[in-house]
Amino acid sequence: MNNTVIDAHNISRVYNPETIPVYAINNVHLHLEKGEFTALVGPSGSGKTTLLNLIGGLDKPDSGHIIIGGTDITSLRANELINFRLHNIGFVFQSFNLIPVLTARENVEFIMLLQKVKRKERDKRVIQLFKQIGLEDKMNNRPVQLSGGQQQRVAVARALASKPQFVLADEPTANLDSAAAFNLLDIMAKLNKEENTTFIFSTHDQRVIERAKRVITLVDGKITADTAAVPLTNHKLIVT
Ligand SMILES: Nc1ncnc2c1ncn2[C@@H]1O[C@H](COP(=O)(O)OP(=O)(O)OP(=O)(O)O)[C@@H](O)[C@H]1O
Repeated sequence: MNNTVIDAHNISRVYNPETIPVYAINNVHLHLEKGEFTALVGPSGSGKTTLLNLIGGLDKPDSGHIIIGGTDITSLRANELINFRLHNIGFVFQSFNLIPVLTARENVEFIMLLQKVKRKERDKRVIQLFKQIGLEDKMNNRPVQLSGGQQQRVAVARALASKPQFVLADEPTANLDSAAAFNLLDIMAKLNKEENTTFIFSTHDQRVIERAKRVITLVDGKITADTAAVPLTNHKLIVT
């Protein structure tokens, strides 16, 4: 069985090619399999967000190909890409990005409405997801009535609602205190272990790196290390 989720070949993204070119991503190869729990690390400006935006289909590379579950997303037209993202990729952002006028439940359900999932199936999935994030009692709260950590857990549920091939998280714990960060990581790790959900997250956060199974290091737009995660006691071995 082919377990490849992401296969990116020779991808580059150059900003300002006409003036002062910035090689944000410089000829990168990346292969990710189903069930990975992978951290993308590197100094500020090393290209982490750019790489996540490329593999999430939010931006296009200037060269190279990105194959997701057998589809070359670099060859899709804009409207095809929107549809592809909707069905295949879940996103979690640093600043949660929940829709403020919707309840937590509606935020999670919204993506299934776009996918035209039938009501019975939506109800079942929403309840299952809120159980998994431990917030069944807060489903009808609006984002403003939730803590940052609770909002980020709802964002994880929303990312999973569409049953994506993988979830991309850009600095998911950056705005969380330690307790909320650990709680979020526990939930993500549990989803990874029990449901084989594939996660790739960019981070500067040692607490997150510590929980990853694989750590990919970017420096100046290039992958300089790609290793199994190192436990905290040896964390000086990780290049960040
Ligand atoms: N829209 C843009 N126009 C021009 N340059 C950009 C643009 N977006 C990013 N860059 C440059 O591309 C490089 C990579 O940026 P990117 O945001 O991907 O890094 P990062 O590793 O995510 O950084 P951080 O950890 O600070 O979030 C940087 O040099 C940045 O200044």
